[in-house]
Amino acid sequence: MANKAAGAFEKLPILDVALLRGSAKDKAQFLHELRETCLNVGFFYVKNHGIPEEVVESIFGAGKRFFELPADVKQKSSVAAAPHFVGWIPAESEITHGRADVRESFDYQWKGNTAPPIGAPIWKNTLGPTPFPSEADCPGFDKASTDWMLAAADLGYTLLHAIAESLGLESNALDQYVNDPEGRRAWLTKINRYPPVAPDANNTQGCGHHTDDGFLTILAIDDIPGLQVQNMAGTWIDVHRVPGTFVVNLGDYLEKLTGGAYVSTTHRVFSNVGGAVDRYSVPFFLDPHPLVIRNVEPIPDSALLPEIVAARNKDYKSDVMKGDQRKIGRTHGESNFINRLKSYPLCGDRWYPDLNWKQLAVEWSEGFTPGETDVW
Ligand SMILES: O=C(O)CCC(=O)C(=O)O
Ligand SMILES: [Fe+2]
Repeated sequence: MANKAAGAFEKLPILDVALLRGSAKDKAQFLHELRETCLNVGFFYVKNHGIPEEVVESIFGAGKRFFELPADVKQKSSVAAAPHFVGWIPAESEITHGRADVRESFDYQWKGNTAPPIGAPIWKNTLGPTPFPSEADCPGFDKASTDWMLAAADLGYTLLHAIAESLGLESNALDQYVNDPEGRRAWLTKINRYPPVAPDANNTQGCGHHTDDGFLTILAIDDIPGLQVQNMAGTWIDVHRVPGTFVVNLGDYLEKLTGGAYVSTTHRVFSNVGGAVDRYSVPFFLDPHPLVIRNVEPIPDSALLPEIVAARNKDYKSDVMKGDQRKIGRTHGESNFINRLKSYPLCGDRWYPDLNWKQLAVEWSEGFTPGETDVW
């Protein structure tokens, strides 16, 4: 059982990635801190992460320049332009819990991702080419987006390897869940702009409460408040930018593989009510490849450190429904397709007008019956 007091955290720990590159003693210290953090918090800052400040500034700058373009130019990169649920997502067209998120985003994948061959199962379309803006329309976007994606993926693998070791596994033990056997990459970056909303606005949901449905997320934020994390006692904690760091959080597959020992922490973004300035954030998601089994079996006790085994199946408070959602789809590819169809209606209506996500959820899941109120 994890330490209850530690689970009721009030601020996020800062982990120093430089320790991983240091002596054996330094590395052991890092792994110890990482283990405690993943058991009790699931959300942390990393410093000395090795990603140059210019790379971070450039992706924020590229995102801002893109969002400032006229709507008809952004429209060329619309999420409706390709069947892969990526590209420009206009404000209030992404849905969480049946409600529009008051944010505008540009979602993109690894540039090497190709479209699945004709006749391939439909869920393979969750990976594919992104409709990027042209160099003429948005100078520098191509370089900034590539540099950020590659740097964030590199850090993502460094942390994934450290997480494996913190569990008592070989450093590459989790790679099998992340490296797509078909050579595509389940890497996703979202550039988000959260406009301020009027104090009397009836929707202040910047991004509804959720857990990230992957392995881990590396999140660059700016100085505008909004991000909140729910601790294990159910209390919402504000997360602020610490210069020179990223925020990192664990996703659902780490929670499942560790039998609940490591926590996929609930979080949300509040709109900047009555503010004057947009909030920007850039998360990078290291996700499972599409063939990974949705209800993946936890790693056997015998392979894990005793303190991980002892912390399994812990009970903690979260506003996220922990039941049926996790049963949807037999594989990550199927569940991801269903989730995208639900959350990105602009793409769904254009490319999959005959598909209904609730129907697919029933067809592709064992023992799942969605109720009228199932709008996660
Ligand atoms: O904007 C943020 O700070 C977090 C966004 C987020 O949690 C997400 O897109 O999954
Ligand atoms: Fe998130």
